[in-house]
Amino acid sequence: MTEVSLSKTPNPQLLPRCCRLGCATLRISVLINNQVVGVGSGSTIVYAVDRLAERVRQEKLNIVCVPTSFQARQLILKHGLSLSDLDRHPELDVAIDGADEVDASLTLIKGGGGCLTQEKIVAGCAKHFIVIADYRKDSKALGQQWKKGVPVEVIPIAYVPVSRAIARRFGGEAVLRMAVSKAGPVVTDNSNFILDWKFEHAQNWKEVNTAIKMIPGVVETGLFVGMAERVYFGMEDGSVKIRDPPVN
Ligand SMILES: O=C(CO)[C@H](O)[C@H](O)COP(=O)(O)O
Repeated sequence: MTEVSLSKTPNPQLLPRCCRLGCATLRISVLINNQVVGVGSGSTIVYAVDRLAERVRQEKLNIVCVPTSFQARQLILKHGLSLSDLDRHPELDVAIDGADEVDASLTLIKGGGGCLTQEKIVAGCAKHFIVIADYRKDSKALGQQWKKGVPVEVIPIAYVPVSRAIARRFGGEAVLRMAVSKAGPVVTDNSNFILDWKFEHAQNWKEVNTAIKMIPGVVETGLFVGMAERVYFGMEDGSVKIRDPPVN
């Protein structure tokens, strides 16, 4: 398996900035060469790509990167990494991404940054899906830490019926995500809308994910069930905690 490891940051001066950004100690070391790497989205992944680019430069590694969003694409280009796509590289060796919340079984909520659909596609094409997150994302059960709900990407004309169907069938409320520096809703990289489903209680996330996806107009959900192979949590004290899926 591709080996991915995180260690304490060797530079204490980096710590306050990392803390502010919610990535207290994250420092990724990806021991890979001649591999196709899926690059996730969000603020945490920036640290991983910084490190990856450093390794590529120093060790002259041959890495091809597949982005999960416009942001990831820009990140890859900014670091001078080799950019590809799923047309040319439909099979990835590893995908690395952040998460909004991780429960005890490694079920994830993703999509706080609105990139859930491409993130799930890229992760699904990877032999290994690795998540990096800070300690605040670590949770026993979904909803304990992340209070903004499960993102659901929808075709714009369907957002009202989908919202009603989710609330009727699973409880809670599915709210259209509004943009901050633009009038109107957030529009995803795929030109869709996002509903944030504020659920009321823990559910069978595998079943719920499948059921929501069956509602006409739903593109994808931010529930990543049975996908993550390992999660690295950067802890407040600078250590790194690793979680693997429970053995059934
Ligand atoms: O799913 C995502 C974007 O759609 C991100 O991976 C998730 O929101 C975590 O972001 P951050 O690292 O900024 O906390």
